[in-house]
Amino acid sequence: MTQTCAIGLMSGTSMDGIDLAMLATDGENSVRRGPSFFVPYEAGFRRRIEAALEDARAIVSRDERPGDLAALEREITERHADAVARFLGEGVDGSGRPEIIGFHGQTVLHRPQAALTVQLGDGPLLASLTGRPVVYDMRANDMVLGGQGAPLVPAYHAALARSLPPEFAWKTPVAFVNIGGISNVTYVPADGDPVAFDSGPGNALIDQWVFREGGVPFDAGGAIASEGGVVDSVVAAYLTKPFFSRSGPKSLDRNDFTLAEAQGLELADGARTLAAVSAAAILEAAGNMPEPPKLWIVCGGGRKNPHIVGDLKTGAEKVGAEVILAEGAGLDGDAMEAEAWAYLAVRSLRRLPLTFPTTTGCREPVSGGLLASLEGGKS
Ligand SMILES: Nc1ncnc2c1ncn2[C@@H]1O[C@H](COP(=O)(O)OP(=O)(O)OP(=O)(O)O)[C@@H](O)[C@H]1O
Ligand SMILES: CC(=O)N[C@H]1[C@@H]2OC[C@@H](O2)[C@@H](O)[C@@H]1O[C@H](C)C(=O)O
Repeated sequence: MTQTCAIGLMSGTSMDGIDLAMLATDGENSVRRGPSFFVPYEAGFRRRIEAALEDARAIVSRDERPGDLAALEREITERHADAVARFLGEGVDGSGRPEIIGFHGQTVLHRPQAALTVQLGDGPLLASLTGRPVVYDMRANDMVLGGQGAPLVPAYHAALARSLPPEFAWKTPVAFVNIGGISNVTYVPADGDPVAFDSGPGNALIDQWVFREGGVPFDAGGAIASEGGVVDSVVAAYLTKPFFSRSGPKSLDRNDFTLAEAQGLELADGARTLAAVSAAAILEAAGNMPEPPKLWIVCGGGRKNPHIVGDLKTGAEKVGAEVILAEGAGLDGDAMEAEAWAYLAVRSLRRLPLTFPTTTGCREPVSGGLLASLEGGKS
């Protein structure tokens, strides 16, 4: 089948910036990964998005843009267009000419129980600013068919798992874990659809904690946590929340978990304890998979926190599983979500399913996404 070259754009729940990646794919198991790029948001813009999450709480119908949301949606879209222009202008090798852009936008509200998910991102505007067709709003159709609207990255994880180097063949089943603001896991069986769900808080609580208590945006290299210790009672308080006793499919809004349980801790103990929560939540997820995975492949910014990864390794070793970073499997743990949005855009063009009953709970495998073409139409 012919390959389509696509750019994927992701602005995730950490609200730290725009990830961009290029790949060529047939939308099935053939994936040729290309270069990637990151454009950080400055602190003031991150705070503006955070404030917008409050404005978004008033939304009852997904086209509403109360408060700052309309202006912010335009600015986010313009920043994505600038990111594409910079990426294409800054020495991208000439191996691919992107024919399509997959645009996630910025989630400001996610209420799966109300079939409501809102991503700020104006697809037609991005198409006109970049001069390229754009697939956007890829979560909505899943919800129309009863799905959670997240996670969407599992279709891409499955394609990657099935093209791992031969030395990983005996390590099936494989699970991917993306430690972003929120973590999500994908279990990839030898055959059949992936099994996936959001697994709990990733970095968002750690970011909020170190910003509130220490004035820094994230715990770089886990340095703050290195000065502290795990407070087991606080870890237990998080893990007894009802979210963990529910089986998948399930998905989270960034604000579903808060710092309430960590209240009163010292800065370093809080950072260390929240890293332990993040790892424990991922290990809990194995209990909701058809079988415990033999190999965990870790992606997302949380893999740069050695406490999260260390706790994960310790817990996995106890059940005979191995934990590696995405790079250990020849993958790129920073670019993976942006790559996924490029991959999903091609699947959307080919009307292939983006989600499955086993990943979001949709009634049947379902495609999705709107296409903003250059003629200004959308379909
Ligand atoms: N050097 C580092 N040390 C520790 N943590 C880091 C480092 N770099 C990034 N992070 C963490 O990773 C986060 C960003 O991760 P990532 O880009 O995967 O999230 P995201 O894509 O926004 O989230 P999501 O997957 O939930 O949409 C940062 O907010 C920070 O907490
Ligand atoms: C609604 C929404 O934006 N959810 C994000 C969020 O960030 C991580 C986790 O929660 C995941 O479900 C999802 O993103 C990933 C990329 C996904 O859809 O696969």
